[in-house]
Amino acid sequence: MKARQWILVKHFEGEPKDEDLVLQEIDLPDQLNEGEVLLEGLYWTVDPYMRPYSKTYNPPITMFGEQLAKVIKTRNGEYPLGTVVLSMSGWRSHFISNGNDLKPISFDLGSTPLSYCLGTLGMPGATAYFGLMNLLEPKKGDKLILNGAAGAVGSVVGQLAKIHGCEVIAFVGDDSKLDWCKNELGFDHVFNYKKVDFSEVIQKVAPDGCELFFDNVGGNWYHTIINKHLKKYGKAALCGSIENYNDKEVKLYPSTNNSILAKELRIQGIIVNTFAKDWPKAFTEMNHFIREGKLKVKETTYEGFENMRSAFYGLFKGENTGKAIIKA
Ligand SMILES: NC(=O)C1=CN([C@@H]2O[C@H](COP(=O)(O)OP(=O)(O)OC[C@H]3O[C@@H](n4cnc5c(N)ncnc54)[C@H](OP(=O)(O)O)[C@@H]3O)[C@@H](O)[C@H]2O)C=CC1
Ligand SMILES: CCCCCC(=O)/C=C/[C@@H]1[C@@H](C/C=C\CCCC(=O)O)[C@@H](O)C[C@H]1O
Repeated sequence: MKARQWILVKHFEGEPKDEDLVLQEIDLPDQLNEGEVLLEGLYWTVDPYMRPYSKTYNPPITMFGEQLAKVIKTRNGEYPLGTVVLSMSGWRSHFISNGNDLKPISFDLGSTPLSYCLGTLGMPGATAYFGLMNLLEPKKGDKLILNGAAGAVGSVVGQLAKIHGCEVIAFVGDDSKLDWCKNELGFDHVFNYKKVDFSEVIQKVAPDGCELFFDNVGGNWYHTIINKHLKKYGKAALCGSIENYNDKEVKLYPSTNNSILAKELRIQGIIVNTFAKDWPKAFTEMNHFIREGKLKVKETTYEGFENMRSAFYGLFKGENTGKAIIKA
């Protein structure tokens, strides 16, 4: 049978470009060996980490990433026809596996949509949960600064912070995202950072400073907020620096170190995989919140495997509200 796959043909330089990723058609064997299964992709994810992480590979490679796939042919008793699994099998429409790289869904999804397993109930949701709960340890009344607030991670961070009684000061780059975060997600103060000076508005709504900062964007945000807006003993979770993923040069901002020292801040990075054994517990809890209507989920869905590349580009242009998902 014919399968399609996206090949990273060379390293990205600056913004990802069309010539970096090309769609290829290949033939898969008609017969499976004993123990093998043939899978068909149902949903794929594009995530910002793919841009910087691609530097660790030697192209040409099949672009890496997770997908939700269904068994459509099997010679493996553990994976009957129709089984749905998660797999880090890359940007492939179909693939053959011996089962070792397949993961069943690790919690009771119930009637919650399957695609959420790549978003709120998947890697980005786990990042939000553990970054907030384990690194920032929110307390009632804490003021939390959050950027990338309408993204896959940020939208969950803000909602969990509200559930735990925080005052959320959120930043997005588009007015329809602002409307969603303010009126549907209930964040306390939401600003379009393209229209205001983020530091000025934080100063206005929190003149005495803030206890917590969840940083999805990095760059100038990180330095300004640590220097000017975190209170003494404040805490920052460094989750991502999407502002810098397409940069060709690394910038250094030495003055930030003095603020960290003088205010005795606790600044910690997160790699969500560190918490892997606890993901199912977090997903079960968040799935309850979803069913109770306390945790809202939005997806920006791109139809068709052939649109993976444009979905990926969209991440760096703020195209998605909530999780960017590609549907077969
Ligand atoms: N540490 C870890 O283990 C993990 C880290 N991450 C990181 O978390 C961050 C968010 O990921 P995720 O929510 O999945 O991504 P999303 O693409 O869903 O959301 C990110 C949002 O960031 C905003 N953004 C993009 N570029 C800029 C910029 N230059 N300045 C300000 N905002 C920008 C965009 O929205 P807008 O329109 O508002 O600008 C975009 O939608 C990323 O940095 C990612 O790398 C994600 C998963 C795991
Ligand atoms: C490479 C920059 C990562 C930026 C933050 C981010 O989005 C992380 C996402 C992780 C991703 C980690 C990828 C590389 C980190 C390498 C650090 C290490 O462990 O040595 C991947 O694991 C999926 C997301 O959890």
